[in-house]
Amino acid sequence: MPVVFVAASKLPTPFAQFTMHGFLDEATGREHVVLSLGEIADGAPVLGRLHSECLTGDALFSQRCDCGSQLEGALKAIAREGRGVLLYLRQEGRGIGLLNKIRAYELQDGGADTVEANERLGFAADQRDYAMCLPMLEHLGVKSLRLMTNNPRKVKALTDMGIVVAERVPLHTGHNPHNKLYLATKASKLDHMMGNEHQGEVDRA
Ligand SMILES: Nc1nc2c(ncn2[C@@H]2O[C@H](COP(=O)(O)OP(=O)(O)OP(=O)(O)O)[C@@H](O)[C@H]2O)c(=O)[nH]1
Ligand SMILES: [Zn+2]
Repeated sequence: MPVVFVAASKLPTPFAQFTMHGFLDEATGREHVVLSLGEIADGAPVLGRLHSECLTGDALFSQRCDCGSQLEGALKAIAREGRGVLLYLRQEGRGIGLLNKIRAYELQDGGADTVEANERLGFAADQRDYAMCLPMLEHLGVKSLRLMTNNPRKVKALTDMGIVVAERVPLHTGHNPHNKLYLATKASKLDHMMGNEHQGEVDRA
């Protein structure tokens, strides 16, 4: 089933006035949003981010993860360039949903790491699927991205669907004492690149 464009509006933020594009994924019923800035359909690589929903980090100031800070850092970077896209993907909890993420946090409070907690609940470590990105990027006329991420799975998913990832821009921000183990587990078990790559790195928010 298709992902359909529904409507677009202005979205003023402290960083820039973005255009907000709303999409409905008819297969899952999920409502996804893209924030865009500037001329993005001219064929030149676009600074971009696939941001997976994290209600706790993005809206409730949680320090268990680095999501809120990455969201802010990415929007600020796009605002600085005056051009870019952020796909806000409704795949909370790496695809297991908010309530299961809280169950996973409960297990983590008892000593499990982020991957073990998912597995104990009967889920894969990362259940995300990025297929919805292709119709959204096609709608926007974006064929090539400079992708802000530390996650090689996102680069592979885009490349496999025919989107060019012209550059990976590391996004290291939001480190705090509460998410030390979480970030270490992402590096050791989920292949995230948390090294000392500094070229083109997005400034800490
Ligand atoms: N299941 C589960 N999901 C989590 C946990 N902490 C954060 N998340 C979710 O993980 C997603 C963010 O993924 P991350 O692995 O932190 O980062 P990423 O988006 O893959 O990679 P970057 O592009 O580098 O940020 C969001 O959907 C969060 O809700 C956790 O402990 N358990
Ligand atoms: Zn988070």
